[in-house]
Amino acid sequence: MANHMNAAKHKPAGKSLLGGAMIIAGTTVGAGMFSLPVVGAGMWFGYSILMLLGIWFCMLMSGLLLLETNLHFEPGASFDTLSKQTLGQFWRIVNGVSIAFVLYILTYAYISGGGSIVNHSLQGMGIELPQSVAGLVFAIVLASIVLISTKAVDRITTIMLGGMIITFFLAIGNLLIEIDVTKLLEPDGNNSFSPYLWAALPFGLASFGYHGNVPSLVKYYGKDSTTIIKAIFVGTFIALVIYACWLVATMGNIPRSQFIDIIAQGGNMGVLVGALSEVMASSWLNSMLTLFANLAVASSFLGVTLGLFDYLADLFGFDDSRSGRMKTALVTFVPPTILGLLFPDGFLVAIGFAALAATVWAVIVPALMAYKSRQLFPDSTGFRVIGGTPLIILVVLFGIVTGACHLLAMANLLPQYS
Ligand SMILES: N[C@@H](Cc1ccccc1)C(=O)O
Repeated sequence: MANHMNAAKHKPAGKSLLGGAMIIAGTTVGAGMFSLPVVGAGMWFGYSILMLLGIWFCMLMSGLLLLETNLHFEPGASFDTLSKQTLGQFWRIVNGVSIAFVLYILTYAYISGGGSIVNHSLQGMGIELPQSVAGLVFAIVLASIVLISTKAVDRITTIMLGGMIITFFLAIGNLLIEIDVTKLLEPDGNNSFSPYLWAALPFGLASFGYHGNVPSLVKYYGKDSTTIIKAIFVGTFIALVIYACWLVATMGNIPRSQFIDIIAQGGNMGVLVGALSEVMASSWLNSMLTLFANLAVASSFLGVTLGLFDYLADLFGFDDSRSGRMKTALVTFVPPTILGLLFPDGFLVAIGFAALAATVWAVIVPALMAYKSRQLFPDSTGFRVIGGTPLIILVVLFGIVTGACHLLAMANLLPQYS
């Protein structure tokens, strides 16, 4: 949702902390959230919460390390400038490729998840469509908004964010009241829990990704480090609380053994929301939950594709005229939409791959850049993340271990709950 801030170049007076925190929370909370209960079913609630806490800390630190580097440069300096100036051409390219990859694969994940949830919603109204067609409808409607203008995206995402907050608390509030503590704390199913943690790590990492917005926050607030630190802290903390509530609501209502069935059906958003719908008492609250899921994935789609749209326009040199925007829209939306038509159920796989690429640009590169910038600007009195080099090493290790877990899980070398 970096679009909220495109215009501001200098430090404007009176920019509220809340605005920045909402931008971070809005980007962070997205489709990744819907993968958490499914990939966390094996280790269940206790370990899932522990994992979220650990990942939240590491992702907060990597965002702050990125901020530390960013503050050595003029507001408006992008990821590209930062990586080139601190780490050189090689890392600049690795970084650029991994960002583009994450944006593309997330767009596909959102089309897959969006198709699944739109389909679930339509079924509720008695309309049957193949899921790939539902994904196509979802992509076309939202892509047209991006095609119209940045301003249209900005307005619509703001409305969606409001809608998400209201529907989340209505639907989840009710699910939270109805939870069954035995389901949560004494789950059924097999007796093995902790081994399933490893395969879930990449999904946790993807769920806490927001790092593309750090340079935008610097552009928005100027070099006001205190406010930016607070915005990142508060924004990611809101996501942590939302995820914790979401895990209580799902795992407190759906028995662990039933997740085997959800996973067997592909673990896509519509299947999970469908399972939750079955336990909800009122059909009105059920609609709220479905509406929330639609809004969550649609707003992430808009935020991510706008970033991809601007990135590709810049890369290919397409201008802002009608035909220029049309060309940009084609390269932005056609490849992921075709993928969505061919593989409508690749949601979980796509989130996993997004995580793999995100370990590079959202975790490892920010840590390396901070390490390098401390050497380049040894006398700087500006903001420095606590923990010195050991913290940097911790963040890099977190990135490497999570990336390795994704690869091992793909090769079927990690225990996965099924
Ligand atoms: N956190 C986002 C995904 C994301 C990853 C990396 C960067 C930006 C966004 C989600 O859950 O959908």
